[in-house]
Amino acid sequence: MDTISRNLLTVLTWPTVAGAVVAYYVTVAFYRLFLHPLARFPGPKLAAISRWYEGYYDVIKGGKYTPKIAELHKEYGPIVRISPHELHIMDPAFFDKIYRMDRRWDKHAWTYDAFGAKSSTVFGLDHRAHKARRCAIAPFFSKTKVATRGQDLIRRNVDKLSARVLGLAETGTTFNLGAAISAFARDVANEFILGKAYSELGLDDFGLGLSVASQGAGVFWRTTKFIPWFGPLIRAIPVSWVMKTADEGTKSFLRYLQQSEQDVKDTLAAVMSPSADESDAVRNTLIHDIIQSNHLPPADKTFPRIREEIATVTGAGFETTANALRLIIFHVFTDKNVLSRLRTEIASAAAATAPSPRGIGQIPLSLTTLERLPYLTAVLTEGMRLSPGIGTRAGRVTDKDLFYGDQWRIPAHTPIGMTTLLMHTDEKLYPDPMRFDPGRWVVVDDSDSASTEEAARRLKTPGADKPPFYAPFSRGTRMCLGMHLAWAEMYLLVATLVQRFDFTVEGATAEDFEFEVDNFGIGTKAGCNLFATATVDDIATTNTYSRVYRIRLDSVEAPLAASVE
Ligand code: HEM
Repeated sequence: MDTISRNLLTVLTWPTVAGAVVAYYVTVAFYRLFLHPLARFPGPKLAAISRWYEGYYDVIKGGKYTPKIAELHKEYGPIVRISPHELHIMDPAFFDKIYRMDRRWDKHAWTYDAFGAKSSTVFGLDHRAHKARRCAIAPFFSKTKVATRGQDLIRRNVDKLSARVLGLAETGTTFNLGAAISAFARDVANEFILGKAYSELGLDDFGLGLSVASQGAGVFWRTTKFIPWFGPLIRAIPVSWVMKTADEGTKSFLRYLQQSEQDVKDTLAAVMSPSADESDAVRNTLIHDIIQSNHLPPADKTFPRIREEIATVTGAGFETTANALRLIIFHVFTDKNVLSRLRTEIASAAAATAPSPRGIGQIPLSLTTLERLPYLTAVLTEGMRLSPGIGTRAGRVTDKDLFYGDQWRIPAHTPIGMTTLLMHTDEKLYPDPMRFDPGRWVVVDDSDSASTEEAARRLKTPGADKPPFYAPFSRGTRMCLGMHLAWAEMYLLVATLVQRFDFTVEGATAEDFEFEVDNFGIGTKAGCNLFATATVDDIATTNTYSRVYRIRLDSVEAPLAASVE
């Protein structure tokens, strides 16, 4: 051992090492509190010093930072420093300043990298790479594609679910309608994107294990945010090991992942084959569009990238849609007033569409017809207000300074975000915010049916006519690509269940379907469950159109003006 090493060892005693560590953290804390570019922004000192402030609510308390952020805004005002590096805003007037089409908007690595899918459209950070990826797949999700191929496919799955419910109604069995809804959302997304029917609606338990496992992924995401090696470590465990010890749910989840991976491989091989089979089965897949796209570099057309893309795009359509549907169906079938208004409206549309000796409940209504029904539109709109897909803040980073009012200059490259769920449940914007009240969106009007249809169309068409503080699919460059598909699923399923069945919900309350935990998506107490007993309803005699409902755009805009002042 030379002299330098010997001297080093005498200096490196435990007390000096501990002292150096303490000095380092004290310096970091001092810098973050007093010298950091965000030092003057309001917020708790502990949050300014360490990410573990958030970690306490997310990891220890289990996904509770979103409600904590709401409390922080009550204490510190509309702009809060929620971590050493990040700001959160709670002001509806600012939503369109962050979630917009112009200028550069990267996603915030802290929120999205933990998914370990950096090359996907959904979770990729880089603005430019995302733009190319989105351009490649956006036409696949267009309104026209959904209205044609999508509608037939959704209708088939609605009929499958209906047939299952009918069988259970005949035996008076209480069953998990919530799991059936998850299976429906998965079957539709998989078939639409991969062209393959996984038919989970045909399984005895509607693939409940898979639903539970996919909701459980929230805990991996939260933990990986704070312990970055956690997710990669779990993913590195060989599937064969996990299969030996896992519960049935996890096993079926893994089997699904393996099957889906194989299907991606097979489809990719079919698309790439020199004797390219241009049959519908191949052309109607997202993989076909990715390979054919002129927007993408070759690196984006490899199997690992495409596998990641398909897994995340299909996954984006599972529990988002299912959560909203469970909440809506719970409220529709536990509130007689909502149910009877819906029945009246749907029965009337059915009678006008196809007068038939069959019961009105048997007449399938087209998507176009359903989209014109204002009360149904209001019910779905209200459902997505309370279940807007994402339970966390959607963090963004831009390359230029932003300004919040006159007082706050937000330096370029500062991660900044808003939480749609908090905006949707802000009592200044939506009085009595947790009440499911489709009446927020409609007024009763006995005279004016033409303007009623026009108003329904405007309410659900993305664009300037939407109330600015309503954004279940987000806005701007990263707005949901599956929104037309999601709307179509909701219209067709809710209308059919209302036309055909009555459900008695067992042992659940409205709260069970509201936000409980931030899983990135919305984690609820009910999870995938909604137990119910079904009876067949014959609404053939109720085809009187007693009232016309008009969308209430005027009145929903009023509170915003008040809040912005
Ligand atoms: C009620 C149902 C749904 C809701 C509320 C919803 C909501 C959202 C939201 C809020 C985002 C933005 C996420 C972010 O900023 O990080 C998003 C993105 C996305 N959603 Fe949906 N979603 C729904 C259904 C679907 C469906 C059915 C699909 C497709 C099968 C889908 C595919 C996507 C994709 C691909 C993105 C990423 C878009 C991009 O980054 O360019 N979503 N969704």
